[in-house]
Amino acid sequence: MKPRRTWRDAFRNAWDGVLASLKTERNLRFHTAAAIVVILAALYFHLPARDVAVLLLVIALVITAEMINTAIEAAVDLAAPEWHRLAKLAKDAAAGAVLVAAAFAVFIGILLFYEPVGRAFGWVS
Ligand SMILES: Nc1ncnc2c1ncn2[C@@H]1O[C@H](COP(=O)(O)OP(=O)(O)OP(=O)(O)O)[C@@H](O)[C@H]1O
Repeated sequence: MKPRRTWRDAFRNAWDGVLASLKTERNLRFHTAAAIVVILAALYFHLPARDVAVLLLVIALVITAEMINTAIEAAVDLAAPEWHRLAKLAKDAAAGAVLVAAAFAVFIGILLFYEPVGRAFGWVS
């Protein structure tokens, strides 16, 4: 019989997943670094709390999409190590989800930073 898993075991496995994804996925490291820069910039330009909340939400969306992409890549490599049309579809769609989330994140970032950055540099009065 499988030993009973505690909340602590489940949390440790999930945390191991975060660390393993960060270790193996360069794109995830890039997105995490970009997220830290964006949060620091939001604090520096004194963005209102609601805008910071929106930024945190889109950051969570991109990082979550990136980690699901990692999980799908691993599962596909395990199930279909040879070339397969469906393996290609699964990996391309997972990568596409990251692309869509990242593109919207950039767009939202421009909308939220345009005014405070413009005021700081004098092109918005
Ligand atoms: N088993 C497969 N069958 C068909 N096509 C595949 C297969 N494995 C990979 N591909 C194709 O190669 C592309 C890159 O796959 P790979 O596993 O190398 O991802 P990756 O370079 O690690 O991606 P990412 O940059 O998102 O981490 C996939 O998007 C897919 O088009």
